[in-house]
Amino acid sequence: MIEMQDVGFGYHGGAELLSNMTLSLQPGMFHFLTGPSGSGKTTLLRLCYADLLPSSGRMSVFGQDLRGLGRDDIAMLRRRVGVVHQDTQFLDHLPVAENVALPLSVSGQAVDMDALRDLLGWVQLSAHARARPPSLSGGERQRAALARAVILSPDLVLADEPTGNLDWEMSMRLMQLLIELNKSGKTVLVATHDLNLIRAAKAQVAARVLRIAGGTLHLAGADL
Ligand SMILES: Nc1ncnc2c1ncn2[C@@H]1O[C@H](COP(=O)(O)OP(=O)(O)OP(=O)(O)O)[C@@H](O)[C@H]1O
Repeated sequence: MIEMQDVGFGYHGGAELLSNMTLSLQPGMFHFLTGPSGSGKTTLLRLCYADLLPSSGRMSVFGQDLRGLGRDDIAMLRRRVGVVHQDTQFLDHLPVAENVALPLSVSGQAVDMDALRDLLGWVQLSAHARARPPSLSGGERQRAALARAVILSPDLVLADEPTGNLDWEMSMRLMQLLIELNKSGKTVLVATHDLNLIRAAKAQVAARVLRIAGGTLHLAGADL
């Protein structure tokens, strides 16, 4: 699904922040990406949805080599990836339901109201459908962000520190949804520095843990 062979990346053509990364993201698997703050987790996720392109090495996403992809190809590729950002932005003047449906309207697709209602129910936000985003709690915001990330039925879901500002109960509630997505067949990659979260999730789902250390990627051992 995502293949990296000796991939390196440096911002603005500068020195490589990440080097010699070799990765094969397995379809249908749950993956964690961990590493200290500033190690490059967000950068790696951005490479995975072609928001950044490698400085060196070979990388393919959904079987397509990123070298030589045009703007339209990249747009098509990104539609197959749902992203929950670290700092989720909403349009505060629009209700939560419309914010969640935004990827449909932006891509010119009709909103199936029944499907939207089901999706809001799944993330336990039915009661907040007409509310404005600023009135949501942190956990509710992240669940709305997850709903928006999956409304186009992506094959791959990337979540960047999705539980960063949440208490344990809210974090686990969000993890539960990510695990359900994975059990429904989606490939999931969650970046987090929270090892307790990884341990708790691993009790429920078979997950591969990737770790960034020393500017490159490693497969973490079982001793997390
Ligand atoms: N747009 C950018 N331009 C230049 N440097 C950047 C840019 N974005 C991030 N960096 C730098 O790249 C390094 C890795 O950042 P990144 O956000 O990928 O790390 P992270 O592991 O996700 O950190 P955190 O856990 O704190 O979110 C940091 O030193 C950061 O300052």
